[in-house]
Amino acid sequence: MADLIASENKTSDKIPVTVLTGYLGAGKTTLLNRILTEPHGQRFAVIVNEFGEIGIDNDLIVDADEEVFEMNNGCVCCTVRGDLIRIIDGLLKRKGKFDAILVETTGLADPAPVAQTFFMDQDVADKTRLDAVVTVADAKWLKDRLKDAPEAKNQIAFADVIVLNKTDLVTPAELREVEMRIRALNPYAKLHKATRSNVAINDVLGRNAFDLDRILDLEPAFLEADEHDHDHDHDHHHDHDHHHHDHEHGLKHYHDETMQSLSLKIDGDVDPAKVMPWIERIAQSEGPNLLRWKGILSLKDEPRRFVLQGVHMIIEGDLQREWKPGEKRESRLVFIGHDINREALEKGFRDCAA
Ligand SMILES: Nc1nc2c(ncn2[C@@H]2O[C@H](COP(=O)(O)OP(=O)(O)OP(=O)(O)O)[C@@H](O)[C@H]2O)c(=O)[nH]1
Repeated sequence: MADLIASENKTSDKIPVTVLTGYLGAGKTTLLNRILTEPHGQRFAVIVNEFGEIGIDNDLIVDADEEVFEMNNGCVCCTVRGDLIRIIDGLLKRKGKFDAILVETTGLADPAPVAQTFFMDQDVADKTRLDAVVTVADAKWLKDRLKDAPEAKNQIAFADVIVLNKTDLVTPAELREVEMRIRALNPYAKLHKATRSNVAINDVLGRNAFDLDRILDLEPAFLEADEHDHDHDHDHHHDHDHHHHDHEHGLKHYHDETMQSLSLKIDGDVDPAKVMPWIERIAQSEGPNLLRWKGILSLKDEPRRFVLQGVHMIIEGDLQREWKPGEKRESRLVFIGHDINREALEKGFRDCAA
């Protein structure tokens, strides 16, 4: 009995980890920012996966007190154990400064290898506990991604909690349909409908919901080390030739071979009278191919940074914080998608320079 109590205490001493996943543009960062700005009284360490070649994502996470650590981009299933373990090891050495860890993965990540880290690495497993895999699902686009993006399917199947987001963009009938599809893949997860990821913080954190038995049903080899080797070129993010590699799991770990990314940068201002109509135009012409795009623009004569967000042809933009004194004013855009029209986008953006 004493032993049992001791070991229970030990479990509760472990730092809870929440893994936030969900396909490109689903609303993960929106959820993360919501969590970080709520008066929860907790201190979080936040680990994020970079999007594209230039660090736009990190810039878009609210300036909270939390520290944000970046994982390198690349094949998540390969870099995760190295990168994630390295960051968490570093964090654990400074234990006491935070209460929980939040990991936001890229939209293209398969959650299995991320979750595996918390069981496979002894140090990490001793000191942390995977509280839940929280998957944000895009009510508007998920249906399409379940057809063409196996990552999206795995993210749903793996979830302990699903935030069915962007309910404002669909009709009640479409919402029912996407919910049915989610349920067919994962009848177990708690599902919360949301707009702007507006779920109660207690619905996503402190759930104690990760269920190893269920995951072992799904992936019998989840706890077996898989020293797979496949040749990725980590210098070229989404653009490189990925092999579909089928680890010894029930779920295929898959990389989309045709996924591309393009990063553009102008050293300085863009002309709002040119760039705004151009953005509208490419939303229409390139939108179908653009799974995700975002940018931070330095508009001429504007003291604030203009932040652009796109998912296919749906775009949003707003002026956010001011450029800081000494901060280099530059304009950046990142695109992820299929058949990206590189030359046209490069030229079009260049022509918007002020
Ligand atoms: N209409 C609508 N837009 C939303 C909602 N939630 C998020 N968005 C917008 O969708 C876009 C993507 O949201 P993010 O939170 O950045 O999505 P993400 O999953 O972090 O995207 P990645 O960077 O691809 O990982 C942004 O423009 C958001 O403002 C929603 O409920 N309704």
